[in-house]
Amino acid sequence: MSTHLGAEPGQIAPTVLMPGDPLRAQWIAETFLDDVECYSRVRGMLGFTGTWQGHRVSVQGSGMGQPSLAIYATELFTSYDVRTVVRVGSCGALTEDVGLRDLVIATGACTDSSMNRIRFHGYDYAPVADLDLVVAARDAARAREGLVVHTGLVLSGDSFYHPRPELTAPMVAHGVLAVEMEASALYTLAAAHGRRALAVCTVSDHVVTGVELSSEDRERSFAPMVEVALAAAARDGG
Ligand SMILES: O=P(O)(O)O[C@H]1O[C@H](CO)[C@@H](O)[C@H]1O
Ligand SMILES: O=c1cc[nH]c(=O)[nH]1
Repeated sequence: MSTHLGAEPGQIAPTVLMPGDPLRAQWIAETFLDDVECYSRVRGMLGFTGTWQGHRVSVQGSGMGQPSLAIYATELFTSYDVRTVVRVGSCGALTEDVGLRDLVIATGACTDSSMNRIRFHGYDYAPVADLDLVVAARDAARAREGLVVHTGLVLSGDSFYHPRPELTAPMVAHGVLAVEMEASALYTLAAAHGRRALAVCTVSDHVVTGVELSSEDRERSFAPMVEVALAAAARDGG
């Protein structure tokens, strides 16, 4: 067991899908995996291992925000030798080209967080996804009829309720598609530990128009995203 995960060595697969919501993790495990075992309930941050089309896969909740994700990702990499993490999240669209339920494959993640400034002594590091995972996810998404997919930058913000939302305007002007809260830390930690990571997010709300999905939809309705993530992770050797 690690400090925040109740798994024994070997109980977590080398490939992990990581939603922020632990109940989305449970829904993913129960809906998409066979032979499912729950390996951790510590703090209610559920983790499961099962198989998908013969590939052993785990699903681990990260909680919300980079500090929480960093705890779980670090323990997955250092205590359980996890090789690949694919975040399966929700995000808010920042541009009118991006619609509700579209898929955003995050090639890189900007941030307003101080986590990387501290790690890199004030230098601006560029947290990016694993290229093979990006290509595999984009191919899997394009093969799905009716799924609109965008590939580009996200903003991993520290504030869901931002006190100064106008500050995201320069990000949008430089091509950032959507806002979420974890990808930047995930990409940085994967690089630090020599592992592979990707974030795919479903648009759950639109920051410009104000339309949004319910919390139940955010927990249990992102099947296309999960199937794209599983296909990408499996093609990539998971
Ligand atoms: O739906 P998840 O994966 O939690 O992701 C998004 O939703 C949460 C905010 O509602 C943040 O964690 C954000 O990144
Ligand atoms: O961080 C997030 C996630 C979903 N939607 C948002 O607006 N922000």
